[in-house]
Amino acid sequence: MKDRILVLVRHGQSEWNLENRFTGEVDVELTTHGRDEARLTALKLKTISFQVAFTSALKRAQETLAIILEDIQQTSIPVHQSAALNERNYGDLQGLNKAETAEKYGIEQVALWRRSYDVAPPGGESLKMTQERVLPYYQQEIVPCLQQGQNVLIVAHGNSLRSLVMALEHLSEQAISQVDIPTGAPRFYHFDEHLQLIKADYLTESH
Ligand SMILES: O=C(O)[C@@H](CO)OP(=O)(O)O
Repeated sequence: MKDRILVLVRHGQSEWNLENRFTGEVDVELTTHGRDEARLTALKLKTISFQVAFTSALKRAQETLAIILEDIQQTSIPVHQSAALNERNYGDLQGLNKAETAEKYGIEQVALWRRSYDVAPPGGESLKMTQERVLPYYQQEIVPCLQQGQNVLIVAHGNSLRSLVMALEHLSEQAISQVDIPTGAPRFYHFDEHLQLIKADYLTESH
């Protein structure tokens, strides 16, 4: 049996990333720069043949995926969309400016809301709560594809992907609090036929 590849991609810059606002479940558009980031990502993926792709119910991730599939000429593969892969619900913070929120509540409190494992922002989801919907979806819908030997592309969000990276790489609560998923830099996992992880890395164009 052949090895199989899982690639995780964070959507390109959105309108609210640009404005430095908490976004969460708000369905904002990509910026022009975000679309360029998707094209840059596609350049890094063009040598991989995917059999299936997964994305969230939010258009910034869906459009990023559509641009990538178009550019790598793989638009005919099945695409599954699910709210299970949505960005964490940022609750009462959604729409607020991140810098102003840090001034109001303090940098440490805002850092806990943004990067801790189990501190939920007011009215929203912690990373742990996000993981409790992402991991069952991953196990039920994505792992079977990998088991069948398929190469899988997931385009989702900073925090829904952090929750998955934590599980895939067996990171501690402390370690995941230091992890930020960059845009335009796909995370690449190479599994053997028993789904043992052989290698995890960020892809470069020369890959
Ligand atoms: O606003 C958001 O939804 C996310 C991702 O942009 O922000 P953060 O960097 O706090 O995870």
